Amino acid sequence: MEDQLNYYRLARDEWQRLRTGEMVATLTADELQQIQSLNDRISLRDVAEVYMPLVHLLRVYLRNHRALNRDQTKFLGITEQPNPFIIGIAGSVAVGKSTVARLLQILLSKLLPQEKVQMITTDGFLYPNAELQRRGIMDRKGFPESYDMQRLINFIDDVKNGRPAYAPRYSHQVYDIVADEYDTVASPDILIVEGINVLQLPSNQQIYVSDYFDFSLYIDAPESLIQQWYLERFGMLLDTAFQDPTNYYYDLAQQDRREAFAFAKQVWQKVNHTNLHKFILPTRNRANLIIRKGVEHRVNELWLRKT
Ligand SMILES: Nc1ncnc2c1ncn2[C@@H]1O[C@H](COP(=O)(O)OP(=O)(O)O)[C@@H](O)[C@H]1O
Ligand SMILES: CC(C)(COP(=O)(O)O)[C@@H](O)C(=O)NCCC(=O)O
Repeated sequence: MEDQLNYYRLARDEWQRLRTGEMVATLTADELQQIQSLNDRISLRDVAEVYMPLVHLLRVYLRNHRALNRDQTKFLGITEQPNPFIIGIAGSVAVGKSTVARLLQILLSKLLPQEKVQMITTDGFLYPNAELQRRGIMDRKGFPESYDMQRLINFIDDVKNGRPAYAPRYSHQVYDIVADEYDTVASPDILIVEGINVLQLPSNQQIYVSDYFDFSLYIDAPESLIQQWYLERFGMLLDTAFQDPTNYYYDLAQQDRREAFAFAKQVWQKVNHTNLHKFILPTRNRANLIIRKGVEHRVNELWLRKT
């Protein structure tokens, strides 16, 4: 293990030794099936060797969070209130944030069956396309100004304070907010908040989304690979759009495939590449844990921030 800046830097084989045999054995065939149906390309080896030790670490933070909450309320002489444990997951567009978020939701629910684990993505807090157009920032989707950050902060504040909260829904297929559809978050014990912007410091708010986090992750990878994953996902979106005129990608799906991919590469370069370097990567060192992936999403290295 190397000491680096404010982090312990662990190679994958050092990290995987931290798992306990008992945890690996507890995943049943059904649960493995649930993970494979989430994404059949997820390596089960990574699940056992990387993500299970991560759940173990999250349990340590959760225990400490609860002990501190108990002691603080005792100090204040007030009744202990539910205080959900909030996990943030940041990283580039298409680096695999939502896949890790959903995987952690399955693993945490399995290993801590008494806990209610919910998950949201901040995509739902993007302004609808009509509003992005009105503001002249349609080509800046995903940049800080394209999100209703105040609404996101209010949402998380509601969750933290035990009020039911409603997250608007974004559809990658429609490429827009879906009107009048919400995900309800009500009294979770653990909430996972995933999005490119969750570690950003907004310029005009007094508090940040990350002020509410009890643990944060940044998923990292070389940009050439992230771009490749973005293009693979684009290919899958094209495949599902082919026969659906309501799909944003329908027209592109009718075109010559090479032209469609040339378009997606341009979007990557103009929008997502710029966003990554200007606004997302600079937030990496705010995370408690940085997970570095390589080819085929294999996790190679983990950086754990010192306490
Ligand atoms: N661990 C993984 N193993 C295999 N494929 C993955 C993994 N993580 C993500 N992917 C794939 O990479 C693409 C981007 O992942 P996604 O979770 O949608 O990223 P994000 O939420 O960061 O935009 C998707 O096509 C997804 O299926
Ligand atoms: C909606 C998003 C900002 C969110 O990113 P995600 O992390 O969900 O992939 C992104 O997928 C996006 O649409 N970016 C704008 C440019 C583009 O069409 O890729």
